[in-house]
Amino acid sequence: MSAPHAVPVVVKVGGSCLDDLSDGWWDDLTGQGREHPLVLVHGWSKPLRQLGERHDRPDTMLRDRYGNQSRWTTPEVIRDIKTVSARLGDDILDRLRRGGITAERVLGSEGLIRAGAGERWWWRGKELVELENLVGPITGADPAALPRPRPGHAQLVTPLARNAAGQEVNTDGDRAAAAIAGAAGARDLVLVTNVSHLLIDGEPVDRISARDAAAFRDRGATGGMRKKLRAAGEALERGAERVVIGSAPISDLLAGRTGTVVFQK
Ligand SMILES: Nc1ncnc2c1ncn2[C@@H]1O[C@H](COP(=O)(O)OP(=O)(O)O)[C@@H](O)[C@H]1O
Ligand SMILES: CC(=O)N[C@@H](CCC(=O)OP(=O)(O)O)C(=O)O
Repeated sequence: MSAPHAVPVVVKVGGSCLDDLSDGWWDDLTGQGREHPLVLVHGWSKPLRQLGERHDRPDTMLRDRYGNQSRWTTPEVIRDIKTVSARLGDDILDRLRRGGITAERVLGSEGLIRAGAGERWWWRGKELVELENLVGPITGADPAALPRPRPGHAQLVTPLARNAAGQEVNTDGDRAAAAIAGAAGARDLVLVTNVSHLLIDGEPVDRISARDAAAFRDRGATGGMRKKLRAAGEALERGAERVVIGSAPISDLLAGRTGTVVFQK
């Protein structure tokens, strides 16, 4: 059992909102980072779209047979993801260091995140097509790739993975964060996004059990929120005590002042 001060808080920051987080939001994060080890997982959806028209077309996103949304990922897309992530990474590391915490970047595909064999058949709009897609379901995360967690230090993870054939593949950022939270023994996983709450029938939800969240997911959650609810369930199954989804500073989300808490039940 790790000493409490060595238990990391895992925060995934969505590509939807990364550019819009205020200086105050970052100050709050670094305040948390001075008290707890921090693992920050970043997405890239919006910055990648902004890189060029080729990433901003309807067919850039596919769906698998379970209804999970997934980027159509070729070697060129992996290259662009790395370009965008390097830029985001420099900016985030700079913010963390200015906030008084040391930080390093970890590429998930370099020993941290393992992926299984990818699907071959994908829904592209209303068409079912067979595609080579460099995406893999996450099969595990190796905490040895995140050594020596300590307050005052943060690790920034780019959620690419490596499959059994040794290929570098894309994975879902929320589910990668869930796997990392499980592997790191985190109690809290925070999914920061561009909506303040999970909405059910248009109403914000403050608290929901994993069981009810899964039932809602299967009856109607779409797009990004569907993946977040799946990730929340996976994090709780792997030992996290709660997953908070929202758009506020981390301290407010952890204190339950806003956001949606998903808890094990
Ligand atoms: N029931 C729901 N409640 C809240 N948001 C939802 C719901 N269903 C779908 N969404 C969508 O999920 C989005 C967040 O997921 P996503 O776009 O993947 O964000 P991120 O890049 O932060 O991971 C919201 O902007 C919203 O449009
Ligand atoms: C397989 C797959 O689709 N991976 C995602 C990973 C990034 C991510 O999760 O970004 P957001 O936080 O912006 O959603 C993608 O390439 O968009």
